[in-house]
Amino acid sequence: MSINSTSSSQQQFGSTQDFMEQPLSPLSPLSPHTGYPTPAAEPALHVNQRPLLSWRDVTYSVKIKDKQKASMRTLLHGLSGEIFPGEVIGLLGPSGAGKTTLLNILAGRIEGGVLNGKVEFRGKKRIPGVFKRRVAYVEQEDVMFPMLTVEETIMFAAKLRLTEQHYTQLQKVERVANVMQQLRLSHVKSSRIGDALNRGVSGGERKRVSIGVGLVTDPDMIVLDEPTSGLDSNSAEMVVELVRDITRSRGIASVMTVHQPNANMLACFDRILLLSQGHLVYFGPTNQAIEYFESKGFPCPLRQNPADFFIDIMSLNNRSPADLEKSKQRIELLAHGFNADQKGTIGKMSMSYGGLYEHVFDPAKTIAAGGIHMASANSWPSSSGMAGMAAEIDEPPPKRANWIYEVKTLAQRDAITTLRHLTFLSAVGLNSISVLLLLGLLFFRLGNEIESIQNRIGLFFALTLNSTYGVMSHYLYVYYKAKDIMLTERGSGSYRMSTFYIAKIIVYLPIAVFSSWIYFVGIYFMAGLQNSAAKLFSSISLFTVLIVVTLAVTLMVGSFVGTYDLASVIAALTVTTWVIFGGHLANAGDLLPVISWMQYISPAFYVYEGMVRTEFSGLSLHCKANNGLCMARGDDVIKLYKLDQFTVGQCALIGICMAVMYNILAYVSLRWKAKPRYLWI
Ligand SMILES: Nc1ncnc2c1ncn2[C@@H]1O[C@H](COP(=O)(O)OP(=O)(O)OP(=O)(O)O)[C@@H](O)[C@H]1O
Repeated sequence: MSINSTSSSQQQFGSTQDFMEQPLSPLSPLSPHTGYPTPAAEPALHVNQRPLLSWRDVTYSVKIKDKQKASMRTLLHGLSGEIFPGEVIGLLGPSGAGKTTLLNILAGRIEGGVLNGKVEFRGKKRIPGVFKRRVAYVEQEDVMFPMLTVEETIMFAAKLRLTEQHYTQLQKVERVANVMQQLRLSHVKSSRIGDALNRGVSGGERKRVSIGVGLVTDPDMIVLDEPTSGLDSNSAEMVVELVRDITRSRGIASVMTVHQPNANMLACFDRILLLSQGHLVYFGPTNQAIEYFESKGFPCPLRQNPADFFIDIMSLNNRSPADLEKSKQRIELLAHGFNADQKGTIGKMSMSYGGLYEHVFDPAKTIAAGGIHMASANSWPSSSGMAGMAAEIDEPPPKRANWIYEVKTLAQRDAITTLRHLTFLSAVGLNSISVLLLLGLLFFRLGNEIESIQNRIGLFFALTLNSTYGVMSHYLYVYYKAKDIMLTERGSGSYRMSTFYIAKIIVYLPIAVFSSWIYFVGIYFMAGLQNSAAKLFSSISLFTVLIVVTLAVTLMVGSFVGTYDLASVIAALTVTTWVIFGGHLANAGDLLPVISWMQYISPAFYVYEGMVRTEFSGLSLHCKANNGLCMARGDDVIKLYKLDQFTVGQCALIGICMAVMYNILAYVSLRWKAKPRYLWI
């Protein structure tokens, strides 16, 4: 690209001249209308193909509260259009024009508000279960596990979304390799994704991995929200060009919103859809847009980046009331002008796009032109038939992966991400060692003197308190991280909610239990509690029940509460309440009836009572001479503290029942809160 302009904006984004000077590929003839090159290679169109996606009179409004008055604000005003297989659509407009809103409606990802109009997929009303698995949605934020490598990230997406009935493991491996090759990621396949704290792949590579995750399922359409945001101009160009090439080579369609595309990026779009204030200002071939606006009395200065020019004339000018009024009138004129033209020339161009490119789809030609070298069509087993062509047949919703296989895959992914999470593992390990040393030394060799009663009780209280706080604080954080990714993946129907939840239990529970056992057993012997295998077993079982219930409550809070910040406050409050009513701070039998019921919903109460009973039953205490308060039998201590309401077995059983109940509540909350509530028209 030659940069002729001296202005920084032109240097960064290219100019009209650059746009006109795009190198011609064998499939880039000059447009008969403008003399400009047809952007890049011609799209792989089937002449009389019906649109992949079409929308008519789409209007979207949301409720807004202005001071005390609630009113409806219309964000999109009766938009219509369609997308054909093989074409790349760029959605452009000033900030707040409604680009993301339209993109979400087309992708079936809009929530809330009032949506009217009609959207059809292959000429029929969209079936959510089918549609969301046919469309890859690449969000602006790359939500992925930072601990996984590039290859693992795409491989897990393949494992979860390609059923084992239709794809062998080898086919999945081949497909992942193909996607990495297409997206030029093979050289970083073993690098971790990374995040703000852990260095990983570059921003451009991360974005390409996000695209790869969507592509691996062989979708009919890719929808990308700001795929270039935060990227330098080279990486941004590469992303857009790769999407164009893949769109061509596979005969799928792609739609993307891009902020300030430069001339090269603009030339990658077969058509552009220009939005301003929720109105359609232009939807037609990219290389005719300049001419179109010129015909409306808005010529593009020769050395200005066309995209900047389009956005300039569609933006409100707030510099003065007069400028604002003028810009409003201009936008109105453009919107009305385009509406009128839709019935005329531009409308025909837009609505019968296939007619502009009178050639028959030729995979060999397209692959060569796109610069993509897939191994062969056969190495890309497609649910939609031949590689590179969107399916024309109606298919039932794709079958899901086998439930057990899904649990296994998710648990495997969770295990890898958790075990590679060094901060989390260090926190868990440090907690175990510090509790072991602190409590072990504080309650070292308790002996059987009368003072040891208070120490024993204090030890059980400290153990209960520490283990519950520890589990809640550690697992709430990792659960939220995993939930964020699940919410993204669920949008495309990647897996079931039940398998997500069970996988978490499979991975978190052993880590929580084993790390707690380390300090519990150590403290048991350091404190010199009753030296009996049966008592050790009983105490450790009760303690394990507490860990299991705490984890269940953690997941319940994590599932129900939307944000981590609020959840951590609620979790801390829950543990504090448990401990207050745990039987140690207030004598269990002496509470006011109005609040005494609280102890019965506290799992800490049962575990504490069970552990006290286990330790004190059969314990002989040494009374000092002349001590009138002597209790020689541990069983008397149990009675004194009124911790004899339930047997040890009953305490354990109630704890287990609570664990089951809280897990059920956690799962129900997760289903309810994480269920996508998208509007479909
Ligand atoms: N749920 C909502 N409630 C109220 N207003 C909304 C809602 N969603 C979007 N808007 C408003 O609608 C307008 C269009 O939003 P949208 O995000 O689609 O714009 P955009 O063109 O993508 O902007 P940007 O380029 O800045 O991302 C904005 O003014 C936005 O504030």
